[in-house]
Amino acid sequence: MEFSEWYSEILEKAEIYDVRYPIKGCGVYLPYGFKIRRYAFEIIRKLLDETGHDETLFPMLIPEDLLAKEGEHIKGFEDEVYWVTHGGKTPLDVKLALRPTSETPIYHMMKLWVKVHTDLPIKLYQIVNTFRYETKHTRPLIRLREIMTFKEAHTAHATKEEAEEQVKEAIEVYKKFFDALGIPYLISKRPEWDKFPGAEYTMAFDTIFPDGRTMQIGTVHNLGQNFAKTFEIIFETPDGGKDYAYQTCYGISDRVIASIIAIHGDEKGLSLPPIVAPIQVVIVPLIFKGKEEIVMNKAKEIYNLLKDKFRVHLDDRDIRPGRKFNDWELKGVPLRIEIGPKDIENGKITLFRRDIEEKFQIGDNEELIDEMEKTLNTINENMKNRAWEKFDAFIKIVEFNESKIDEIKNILSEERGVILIPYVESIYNEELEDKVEASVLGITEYKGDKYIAIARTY
Ligand SMILES: Nc1ncnc2c1ncn2[C@@H]1O[C@H](COS(=O)(=O)NC(=O)[C@@H](N)CS)[C@@H](O)[C@H]1O
Repeated sequence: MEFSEWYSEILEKAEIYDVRYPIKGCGVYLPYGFKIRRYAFEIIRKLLDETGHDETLFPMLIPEDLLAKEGEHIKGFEDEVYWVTHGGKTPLDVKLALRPTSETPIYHMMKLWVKVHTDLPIKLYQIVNTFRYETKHTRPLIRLREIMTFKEAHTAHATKEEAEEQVKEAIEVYKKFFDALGIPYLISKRPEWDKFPGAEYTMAFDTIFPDGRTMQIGTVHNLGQNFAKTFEIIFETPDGGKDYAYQTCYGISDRVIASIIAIHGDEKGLSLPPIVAPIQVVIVPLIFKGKEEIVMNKAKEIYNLLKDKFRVHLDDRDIRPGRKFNDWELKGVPLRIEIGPKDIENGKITLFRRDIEEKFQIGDNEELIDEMEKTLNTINENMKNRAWEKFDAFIKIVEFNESKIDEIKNILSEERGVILIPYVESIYNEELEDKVEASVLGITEYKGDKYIAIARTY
Protein backbone atom coordinates (compact mmCIF):
# COMPACT_ATOMS: atom_id res chain seq x y z
CA MET A 1 0.00 0.00 0.00
CA GLU A 2 1.16 3.55 -0.78
CA PHE A 3 2.52 5.29 2.35
CA SER A 4 0.14 8.28 2.59
CA GLU A 5 -2.86 5.94 2.26
CA TRP A 6 -1.36 3.69 4.97
CA TYR A 7 -0.79 6.72 7.18
CA SER A 8 -4.34 8.08 6.87
CA GLU A 9 -5.81 4.63 7.43
CA ILE A 10 -3.75 3.87 10.55
CA LEU A 11 -4.74 7.14 12.23
CA GLU A 12 -8.35 6.01 12.00
CA LYS A 13 -8.00 2.24 12.50
CA ALA A 14 -5.66 2.52 15.49
CA GLU A 15 -7.95 5.25 16.89
CA ILE A 16 -5.18 7.85 17.17
CA TYR A 17 -6.62 10.98 15.54
CA ASP A 18 -9.89 12.02 13.91
CA VAL A 19 -9.49 14.24 10.85
CA ARG A 20 -13.23 14.86 10.48
CA TYR A 21 -13.11 18.19 12.34
CA PRO A 22 -14.94 20.81 10.21
CA ILE A 23 -11.89 23.06 9.71
CA LYS A 24 -9.16 22.15 7.20
CA GLY A 25 -5.82 21.51 8.90
CA CYS A 26 -7.45 20.89 12.31
CA GLY A 27 -8.08 17.46 13.88
CA VAL A 28 -8.90 15.72 17.14
CA TYR A 29 -6.58 13.61 19.30
CA LEU A 30 -8.51 10.49 20.30
CA PRO A 31 -7.71 9.06 23.75
CA TYR A 32 -5.24 6.43 22.48
CA GLY A 33 -3.39 8.98 20.36
CA PHE A 34 -3.47 11.50 23.17
CA LYS A 35 -1.69 9.02 25.47
CA ILE A 36 1.10 8.53 22.90
CA ARG A 37 1.42 12.34 22.73
CA ARG A 38 1.47 12.59 26.54
CA TYR A 39 4.19 9.97 27.03
CA ALA A 40 6.27 11.41 24.19
CA PHE A 41 6.11 14.98 25.47
CA GLU A 42 6.82 13.89 29.04
CA ILE A 43 10.24 12.86 27.72
CA ILE A 44 11.00 16.30 26.25
CA ARG A 45 9.66 18.01 29.41
CA LYS A 46 12.06 15.96 31.53
CA LEU A 47 15.01 16.71 29.22
CA LEU A 48 14.22 20.45 29.28
CA ASP A 49 13.63 20.54 33.05
CA GLU A 50 16.96 18.73 33.59
CA THR A 51 18.79 21.39 31.55
CA GLY A 52 17.59 24.39 33.54
CA HIS A 53 14.48 25.33 31.55
CA ASP A 54 11.23 26.45 33.24
CA GLU A 55 7.84 25.66 31.75
CA THR A 56 5.52 28.65 31.43
CA LEU A 57 2.37 29.78 29.62
CA PHE A 58 1.84 32.93 27.55
CA PRO A 59 -1.38 34.29 26.07
CA MET A 60 -2.36 33.04 22.63
CA LEU A 61 -3.43 36.48 21.35
CA ILE A 62 -0.78 38.91 20.08
CA PRO A 63 -1.63 42.58 19.35
CA GLU A 64 -0.89 43.45 15.71
CA ASP A 65 1.74 46.12 16.52
CA LEU A 66 3.68 43.65 18.69
CA LEU A 67 3.74 40.92 16.05
CA ALA A 68 4.81 43.41 13.39
CA LYS A 69 7.72 44.82 15.40
CA GLU A 70 10.50 42.59 14.05
CA GLY A 71 10.56 43.24 10.30
CA GLU A 72 12.15 39.98 9.14
CA HIS A 73 9.92 37.99 11.47
CA ILE A 74 6.62 39.48 10.34
CA LYS A 75 7.71 39.26 6.69
CA GLY A 76 8.15 35.53 7.21
CA PHE A 77 4.79 35.04 8.88
CA GLU A 78 2.45 37.68 7.45
CA ASP A 79 0.82 35.22 5.02
CA GLU A 80 0.26 32.65 7.76
CA VAL A 81 -1.27 34.63 10.61
CA TYR A 82 -4.91 34.21 11.68
CA TRP A 83 -6.49 37.44 12.93
CA VAL A 84 -9.16 38.11 15.57
CA THR A 85 -10.99 41.33 14.67
CA HIS A 86 -14.07 41.38 16.93
CA GLY A 87 -15.04 40.87 20.56
CA GLY A 88 -18.61 39.72 20.13
CA LYS A 89 -20.23 42.34 17.87
CA THR A 90 -17.69 45.00 18.83
CA PRO A 91 -14.89 45.55 16.33
CA LEU A 92 -11.53 45.54 18.15
CA ASP A 93 -9.51 48.76 17.85
CA VAL A 94 -6.33 46.65 17.62
CA LYS A 95 -6.43 43.41 15.57
CA LEU A 96 -5.19 40.42 17.51
CA ALA A 97 -3.13 37.61 15.97
CA LEU A 98 -3.44 33.98 16.99
CA ARG A 99 0.20 33.16 17.80
CA PRO A 100 2.01 31.45 14.89
CA THR A 101 4.93 31.16 17.35
CA SER A 102 5.62 33.22 20.46
CA GLU A 103 8.83 35.24 20.02
CA THR A 104 7.01 38.56 20.06
CA PRO A 105 4.83 38.14 23.21
CA ILE A 106 7.62 36.44 25.14
CA TYR A 107 10.33 38.95 24.23
CA HIS A 108 8.00 41.84 25.01
CA MET A 109 7.79 40.45 28.56
CA MET A 110 11.52 39.65 28.76
CA LYS A 111 12.17 43.37 28.28
CA LEU A 112 10.31 43.95 31.56
CA TRP A 113 12.20 41.17 33.36
CA VAL A 114 15.76 41.80 32.25
CA LYS A 115 17.69 44.71 33.84
CA VAL A 116 21.11 43.40 34.87
CA HIS A 117 23.31 40.51 33.67
CA THR A 118 22.37 38.50 36.78
CA ASP A 119 18.81 38.38 35.44
CA LEU A 120 20.23 36.15 32.70
CA PRO A 121 20.10 33.48 31.43
CA ILE A 122 16.38 33.06 31.04
CA LYS A 123 15.38 29.62 29.70
CA LEU A 124 11.64 29.12 29.21
CA TYR A 125 9.46 26.74 27.27
CA GLN A 126 5.76 26.17 26.71
CA ILE A 127 3.79 23.38 25.05
CA VAL A 128 0.81 25.08 23.43
CA ASN A 129 -1.28 25.30 20.28
CA THR A 130 -0.17 27.72 17.58
CA PHE A 131 -1.82 28.72 14.32
CA ARG A 132 -0.42 28.97 10.81
CA TYR A 133 -2.58 29.47 7.73
CA GLU A 134 -0.64 26.89 5.75
CA THR A 135 -1.38 27.14 2.04
CA LYS A 136 0.58 24.00 1.14
CA HIS A 137 -1.24 20.67 1.37
CA THR A 138 -2.30 20.16 5.01
CA ARG A 139 -1.81 16.67 6.50
CA PRO A 140 -2.84 15.27 9.89
CA LEU A 141 -0.11 15.77 12.52
CA ILE A 142 2.32 16.74 9.74
CA ARG A 143 1.16 20.07 8.34
CA LEU A 144 -1.57 21.53 10.53
CA ARG A 145 -3.23 24.90 10.59
CA GLU A 146 -3.75 24.55 14.32
CA ILE A 147 -0.50 23.04 15.58
CA MET A 148 -1.81 21.37 18.73
CA THR A 149 1.49 20.32 20.32
CA PHE A 150 3.95 23.11 19.72
CA LYS A 151 6.83 22.91 22.20
CA GLU A 152 8.65 26.23 21.90
CA ALA A 153 11.69 27.06 24.03
CA HIS A 154 13.03 30.61 24.26
CA THR A 155 16.28 31.67 25.93
CA ALA A 156 18.14 34.93 26.60
CA HIS A 157 21.84 35.16 27.50
CA ALA A 158 24.42 37.76 28.51
CA THR A 159 27.00 36.77 25.89
CA LYS A 160 27.18 35.55 22.30
CA GLU A 161 29.25 32.56 23.46
CA GLU A 162 26.56 31.53 25.96
CA ALA A 163 23.90 31.68 23.24
CA GLU A 164 26.15 29.50 21.05
CA GLU A 165 26.49 27.03 23.93
CA GLN A 166 22.71 27.06 24.30
CA VAL A 167 22.26 26.10 20.64
CA LYS A 168 24.57 23.13 21.25
CA GLU A 169 22.64 22.15 24.40
CA ALA A 170 19.33 22.34 22.52
CA ILE A 171 20.74 20.08 19.79
CA GLU A 172 21.85 17.57 22.44
CA VAL A 173 18.40 17.68 24.06
CA TYR A 174 16.76 16.95 20.69
CA LYS A 175 19.22 14.14 19.96
CA LYS A 176 18.38 12.50 23.29
CA PHE A 177 14.67 13.04 22.65
CA PHE A 178 14.62 11.53 19.16
CA ASP A 179 16.96 8.71 20.26
CA ALA A 180 14.52 7.86 23.10
CA LEU A 181 11.74 7.63 20.49
CA GLY A 182 13.90 5.67 18.03
CA ILE A 183 13.47 8.37 15.37
CA PRO A 184 16.54 8.75 13.10
CA TYR A 185 17.64 12.23 12.00
CA LEU A 186 20.08 14.25 9.96
CA ILE A 187 21.16 17.55 11.51
CA SER A 188 21.91 20.32 9.05
CA LYS A 189 22.47 24.04 9.05
CA ARG A 190 19.67 25.46 6.90
CA PRO A 191 20.77 27.67 4.00
CA GLU A 192 20.51 31.47 4.39
CA TRP A 193 17.47 31.47 2.10
CA ASP A 194 15.58 28.98 4.28
CA LYS A 195 16.29 29.98 7.88
CA PHE A 196 13.74 31.03 10.51
CA PRO A 197 12.53 34.62 9.92
CA GLY A 198 14.61 36.90 12.20
CA ALA A 199 17.26 34.28 13.03
CA GLU A 200 21.03 34.49 12.48
CA TYR A 201 20.98 30.82 11.51
CA THR A 202 18.81 27.72 11.86
CA MET A 203 19.89 24.18 12.75
CA ALA A 204 17.32 21.58 11.68
CA PHE A 205 16.55 17.93 12.41
CA ASP A 206 15.15 16.06 9.41
CA THR A 207 13.96 12.48 9.41
CA ILE A 208 13.04 10.38 6.36
CA PHE A 209 9.53 8.98 6.02
CA PRO A 210 8.89 5.55 4.43
CA ASP A 211 8.08 7.22 1.10
CA GLY A 212 11.62 8.61 1.07
CA ARG A 213 10.62 12.23 1.62
CA THR A 214 12.25 14.15 4.48
CA MET A 215 10.30 15.75 7.29
CA GLN A 216 11.59 18.64 9.40
CA ILE A 217 10.92 17.39 12.93
CA GLY A 218 12.72 20.02 14.96
CA THR A 219 14.61 23.29 14.64
CA VAL A 220 17.03 25.29 16.75
CA HIS A 221 17.52 28.97 15.93
CA ASN A 222 20.29 31.32 17.00
CA LEU A 223 18.52 34.68 17.03
CA GLY A 224 21.64 36.72 17.81
CA GLN A 225 20.55 40.14 19.12
CA ASN A 226 17.98 40.74 16.38
CA PHE A 227 14.89 40.41 18.56
CA ALA A 228 16.62 41.89 21.63
CA LYS A 229 17.33 45.07 19.67
CA THR A 230 13.75 45.22 18.39
CA PHE A 231 12.24 44.53 21.83
CA GLU A 232 14.95 46.44 23.74
CA ILE A 233 15.96 43.55 25.97
CA ILE A 234 18.89 45.52 27.42
CA PHE A 235 20.91 44.59 30.49
CA GLU A 236 23.64 46.20 32.57
CA THR A 237 26.89 44.31 31.96
CA PRO A 238 29.27 43.34 34.83
CA ASP A 239 31.51 46.35 34.03
CA GLY A 240 28.53 48.75 34.26
CA GLY A 241 27.98 49.06 30.53
CA LYS A 242 24.84 48.14 28.56
CA ASP A 243 24.24 45.38 26.01
CA TYR A 244 21.37 43.65 24.22
CA ALA A 245 20.62 40.04 25.20
CA TYR A 246 21.71 37.15 22.93
CA GLN A 247 18.84 34.77 22.22
CA THR A 248 17.91 31.33 20.92
CA CYS A 249 14.64 29.48 20.39
CA TYR A 250 13.87 25.87 19.44
CA GLY A 251 10.72 24.04 18.56
CA ILE A 252 9.10 20.68 17.87
CA SER A 253 5.48 19.83 17.17
CA ASP A 254 2.92 17.10 16.46
CA ARG A 255 5.30 15.94 13.72
CA VAL A 256 7.04 13.99 16.48
CA ILE A 257 3.86 11.90 16.87
CA ALA A 258 3.55 11.56 13.10
CA SER A 259 7.16 10.30 12.96
CA ILE A 260 6.62 7.67 15.67
CA ILE A 261 3.65 6.36 13.70
CA ALA A 262 5.26 6.54 10.25
CA ILE A 263 8.75 5.32 11.04
CA HIS A 264 7.94 2.38 13.31
CA GLY A 265 4.68 1.26 11.67
CA ASP A 266 4.41 -1.73 9.32
CA GLU A 267 1.82 -3.54 7.20
CA LYS A 268 0.19 -4.91 10.38
CA GLY A 269 -0.33 -1.37 11.69
CA LEU A 270 1.21 0.63 14.52
CA SER A 271 4.33 -0.61 16.25
CA LEU A 272 5.04 1.53 19.30
CA PRO A 273 8.31 1.89 21.22
CA PRO A 274 7.43 0.79 24.79
CA ILE A 275 8.51 4.18 26.12
CA VAL A 276 5.43 5.83 24.55
CA ALA A 277 3.05 2.84 24.25
CA PRO A 278 -0.27 3.48 26.06
CA ILE A 279 -0.37 -0.29 26.62
CA GLN A 280 3.09 -1.85 26.95
CA VAL A 281 1.91 -5.40 27.68
CA VAL A 282 -1.42 -6.98 26.81
CA ILE A 283 -2.41 -10.26 28.48
CA VAL A 284 -4.50 -12.59 26.30
CA PRO A 285 -5.91 -15.62 28.15
CA LEU A 286 -6.35 -18.68 25.86
CA ILE A 287 -9.65 -20.06 27.13
CA PHE A 288 -10.23 -23.75 26.55
CA LYS A 289 -13.42 -25.57 27.45
CA GLY A 290 -13.43 -26.60 31.08
CA LYS A 291 -10.22 -24.67 31.79
CA GLU A 292 -11.71 -21.16 31.92
CA GLU A 293 -11.24 -20.85 35.67
CA ILE A 294 -7.54 -21.71 35.94
CA VAL A 295 -6.59 -19.66 32.88
CA MET A 296 -8.43 -16.53 34.04
CA ASN A 297 -7.01 -16.88 37.57
CA LYS A 298 -3.48 -17.12 36.21
CA ALA A 299 -4.09 -14.19 33.87
CA LYS A 300 -5.34 -12.06 36.77
CA GLU A 301 -2.36 -13.13 38.87
CA ILE A 302 0.09 -12.07 36.14
CA TYR A 303 -1.85 -8.82 35.62
CA ASN A 304 -1.63 -7.96 39.33
CA LEU A 305 2.08 -8.83 39.35
CA LEU A 306 2.81 -6.43 36.46
CA LYS A 307 0.26 -3.63 36.84
CA ASP A 308 2.34 -1.42 39.16
CA LYS A 309 5.46 -1.60 36.99
CA PHE A 310 4.07 -1.49 33.45
CA ARG A 311 1.13 -0.19 31.48
CA VAL A 312 -0.62 -3.57 31.21
CA HIS A 313 -4.07 -4.53 29.94
CA LEU A 314 -5.91 -7.83 30.46
CA ASP A 315 -8.07 -8.56 27.41
CA ASP A 316 -10.91 -10.66 28.83
CA ARG A 317 -13.33 -9.98 25.95
CA ASP A 318 -15.37 -12.96 24.89
CA ILE A 319 -13.89 -13.18 21.36
CA ARG A 320 -11.44 -15.51 19.62
CA PRO A 321 -7.75 -15.04 20.63
CA GLY A 322 -6.83 -14.50 16.95
CA ARG A 323 -9.12 -11.41 16.84
CA LYS A 324 -7.43 -10.13 19.99
CA PHE A 325 -3.96 -10.69 18.48
CA ASN A 326 -4.89 -8.68 15.37
CA ASP A 327 -6.44 -5.86 17.38
CA TRP A 328 -3.37 -5.36 19.59
CA GLU A 329 -0.90 -5.78 16.73
CA LEU A 330 -2.81 -3.08 14.86
CA LYS A 331 -2.56 -0.78 17.90
CA GLY A 332 1.15 -1.40 18.15
CA VAL A 333 1.26 -2.96 21.64
CA PRO A 334 4.96 -3.92 21.97
CA LEU A 335 4.50 -7.09 24.03
CA ARG A 336 1.74 -9.69 24.30
CA ILE A 337 1.50 -12.39 26.97
CA GLU A 338 -0.46 -15.51 26.03
CA ILE A 339 -1.59 -17.72 28.86
CA GLY A 340 -2.99 -21.21 28.12
CA PRO A 341 -3.61 -24.34 30.22
CA LYS A 342 -0.52 -26.17 28.86
CA ASP A 343 1.76 -23.24 29.74
CA ILE A 344 0.26 -23.09 33.20
CA GLU A 345 1.05 -26.78 33.77
CA ASN A 346 4.68 -26.16 32.70
CA GLY A 347 4.93 -22.95 34.74
CA LYS A 348 5.58 -20.98 31.56
CA ILE A 349 4.08 -18.03 29.74
CA THR A 350 4.39 -17.27 26.04
CA LEU A 351 5.49 -13.79 24.98
CA PHE A 352 5.00 -12.27 21.53
CA ARG A 353 7.27 -9.34 20.50
CA ARG A 354 5.46 -7.01 18.09
CA ASP A 355 8.71 -5.53 16.72
CA ILE A 356 10.19 -8.82 15.45
CA GLU A 357 6.86 -10.71 15.42
CA GLU A 358 8.34 -13.67 17.29
CA LYS A 359 7.09 -15.77 20.19
CA PHE A 360 9.22 -17.07 23.05
CA GLN A 361 8.61 -18.62 26.47
CA ILE A 362 9.74 -17.56 29.94
CA GLY A 363 8.98 -18.77 33.45
CA ASP A 364 5.90 -17.33 35.10
CA ASN A 365 7.71 -16.63 38.35
CA GLU A 366 9.22 -13.74 40.27
CA GLU A 367 11.87 -13.12 37.57
CA LEU A 368 8.97 -12.16 35.32
CA ILE A 369 9.25 -8.45 36.19
CA ASP A 370 13.00 -8.35 35.39
CA GLU A 371 12.38 -10.33 32.20
CA MET A 372 9.67 -7.88 31.10
CA GLU A 373 11.84 -4.86 31.93
CA LYS A 374 14.74 -6.32 29.91
CA THR A 375 12.53 -7.32 27.00
CA LEU A 376 10.88 -3.88 26.76
CA ASN A 377 14.30 -2.17 26.81
CA THR A 378 15.51 -4.58 24.12
CA ILE A 379 12.47 -3.70 22.02
CA ASN A 380 13.12 0.07 22.36
CA GLU A 381 16.75 -0.44 21.32
CA ASN A 382 15.91 -2.81 18.46
CA MET A 383 13.26 -0.45 17.04
CA LYS A 384 15.72 2.45 17.11
CA ASN A 385 18.50 0.44 15.42
CA ARG A 386 16.16 -0.88 12.76
CA ALA A 387 14.87 2.63 12.04
CA TRP A 388 18.46 3.87 11.62
CA GLU A 389 19.25 1.03 9.20
CA LYS A 390 16.28 2.02 7.03
CA PHE A 391 17.30 5.68 7.34
CA ASP A 392 20.92 5.04 6.31
CA ALA A 393 19.73 3.02 3.31
CA PHE A 394 17.97 6.19 2.10
CA ILE A 395 21.20 8.22 2.13
CA LYS A 396 23.46 8.33 -0.93
CA ILE A 397 26.74 10.20 -1.38
CA VAL A 398 27.18 11.54 -4.92
CA GLU A 399 30.21 13.45 -6.26
CA PHE A 400 28.69 16.52 -7.88
CA ASN A 401 29.28 17.82 -11.41
CA GLU A 402 26.96 18.98 -14.16
CA SER A 403 26.94 15.49 -15.72
CA LYS A 404 25.67 13.98 -12.46
CA ILE A 405 22.57 16.17 -12.30
CA ASP A 406 20.33 13.70 -14.16
CA GLU A 407 21.50 10.85 -11.94
CA ILE A 408 20.69 12.92 -8.84
CA LYS A 409 17.28 13.88 -10.24
CA ASN A 410 16.50 10.23 -11.00
CA ILE A 411 17.47 9.07 -7.53
CA LEU A 412 15.35 11.82 -5.94
CA SER A 413 12.32 11.11 -8.08
CA GLU A 414 12.58 7.30 -7.86
CA GLU A 415 13.88 6.17 -4.45
CA ARG A 416 13.93 9.72 -3.06
CA GLY A 417 15.82 9.80 0.25
CA VAL A 418 18.74 12.20 0.84
CA ILE A 419 21.58 12.92 -1.57
CA LEU A 420 24.81 14.09 0.05
CA ILE A 421 27.15 16.12 -2.15
CA PRO A 422 30.66 16.75 -0.84
CA TYR A 423 30.57 20.42 0.22
CA VAL A 424 31.87 22.89 -2.37
CA GLU A 425 31.30 26.59 -1.71
CA SER A 426 30.71 27.47 -5.38
CA ILE A 427 27.68 25.20 -5.90
CA TYR A 428 26.02 26.00 -2.56
CA ASN A 429 23.30 28.43 -3.69
CA GLU A 430 19.58 28.62 -4.37
CA GLU A 431 20.07 27.75 -8.07
CA LEU A 432 21.15 24.28 -6.95
CA GLU A 433 17.53 23.61 -5.91
CA ASP A 434 16.30 24.37 -9.43
CA LYS A 435 19.05 22.24 -10.98
CA VAL A 436 18.17 19.12 -8.97
CA GLU A 437 14.43 19.94 -8.66
CA ALA A 438 14.56 19.32 -4.90
CA SER A 439 15.18 21.17 -1.62
CA VAL A 440 18.60 21.93 -0.20
CA LEU A 441 18.28 20.83 3.44
CA GLY A 442 21.58 22.58 4.19
CA ILE A 443 25.11 21.71 5.24
CA THR A 444 25.54 18.55 7.29
CA GLU A 445 28.24 16.39 8.85
CA TYR A 446 27.91 12.73 7.87
CA LYS A 447 30.38 10.13 9.09
CA GLY A 448 32.90 12.90 9.73
CA ASP A 449 32.76 14.73 6.40
CA LYS A 450 30.94 17.91 5.33
CA TYR A 451 28.17 17.65 2.73
CA ILE A 452 25.35 19.59 1.10
CA ALA A 453 22.16 17.59 1.80
CA ILE A 454 19.44 17.54 -0.86
CA ALA A 455 16.02 15.87 -0.71
CA ARG A 456 12.37 15.91 -1.64
CA THR A 457 10.66 17.15 1.52
CA TYR A 458 7.19 17.25 3.10
N1 LIG B 1 2.15 23.67 10.05
C1 LIG B 1 2.86 22.88 10.86
N2 LIG B 1 2.32 21.73 11.35
C2 LIG B 1 3.02 20.92 12.17
N3 LIG B 1 4.28 21.17 12.58
C3 LIG B 1 4.86 22.30 12.12
C4 LIG B 1 4.20 23.21 11.25
N4 LIG B 1 5.05 24.25 10.98
C5 LIG B 1 6.19 23.99 11.66
N5 LIG B 1 6.09 22.83 12.33
C6 LIG B 1 7.10 22.22 13.20
O1 LIG B 1 7.41 23.17 14.23
C7 LIG B 1 8.83 23.29 14.34
C8 LIG B 1 9.18 24.69 14.84
O2 LIG B 1 8.68 25.65 13.91
S1 LIG B 1 9.71 26.69 13.34
O3 LIG B 1 8.93 27.64 12.59
O4 LIG B 1 10.72 25.99 12.62
N6 LIG B 1 10.41 27.39 14.60
C9 LIG B 1 9.76 28.23 15.40
O5 LIG B 1 8.60 28.50 15.29
C10 LIG B 1 10.64 28.86 16.48
N7 LIG B 1 9.85 29.82 17.22
C11 LIG B 1 11.19 27.82 17.41
S2 LIG B 1 10.01 27.38 18.53
C12 LIG B 1 9.35 22.97 12.95
O6 LIG B 1 10.68 22.47 13.00
C13 LIG B 1 8.39 21.89 12.47
O7 LIG B 1 8.85 20.62 12.92
